[in-house]
Amino acid sequence: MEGKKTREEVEKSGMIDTWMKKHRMIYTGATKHPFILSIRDGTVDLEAFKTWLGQDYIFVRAFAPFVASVLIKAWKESDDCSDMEVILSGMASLNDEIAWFKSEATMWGVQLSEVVPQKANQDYCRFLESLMSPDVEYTVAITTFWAIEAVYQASFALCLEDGSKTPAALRETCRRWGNDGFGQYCNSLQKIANRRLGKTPDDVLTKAEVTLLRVLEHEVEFWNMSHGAA
Ligand SMILES: Cc1ncc(CNC=O)c(N)n1
Repeated sequence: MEGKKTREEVEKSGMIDTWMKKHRMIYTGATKHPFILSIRDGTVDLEAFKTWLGQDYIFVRAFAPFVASVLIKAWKESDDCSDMEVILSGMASLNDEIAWFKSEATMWGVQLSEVVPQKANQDYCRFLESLMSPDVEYTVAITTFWAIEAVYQASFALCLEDGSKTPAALRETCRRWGNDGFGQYCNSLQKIANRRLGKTPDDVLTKAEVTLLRVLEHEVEFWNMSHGAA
């Protein structure tokens, strides 16, 4: 018999693990999307990859101010000053990442200034913007931040596993989010989220869970832009 876990039991194992088990299907939909599986098995359509590259550059430009808003919340609301340092390290890598997108785009002949954001991208960026409001609790924001990073980490790590047939030209892209350092950074974010979720009131806990599910849905729609339902 598997009864409902008490609040105390959940706090010991971590709320994120509990939610990942509960929402396994949608998490798998976001991390093992057909687009990612096509990179992994080497059948990826390079036009689809270029579409993803241009759209993700626009996303990352909106993601940076979102991370800045999480940093502000950590500074104001966090009970642990090391949170800020983890978030700041994430912001620093975004600086690198934007430069990488530019050089990668040049390599693939993608004109970034001419990329028009598609609907799924606009919707995702608007969602991020809504979370930048000071009314959104730090706990909700840090959980969202973790989820966004964790989806990319899990997705691209899959393309680097033994037996994957990821084309050589795409391996560097996969390493950007699939490398161990990025994995450790995601673990640090997950620890912060778990710590906060473990001592948050039930109404904020519900908000964080709903927002996490929205992230997973947006990620699926984002992959869909390049592959399939576009
Ligand atoms: C759509 C999407 N989700 C998550 C990430 C990963 N975070 C920063 O790079 C990303 N680049 N794009």
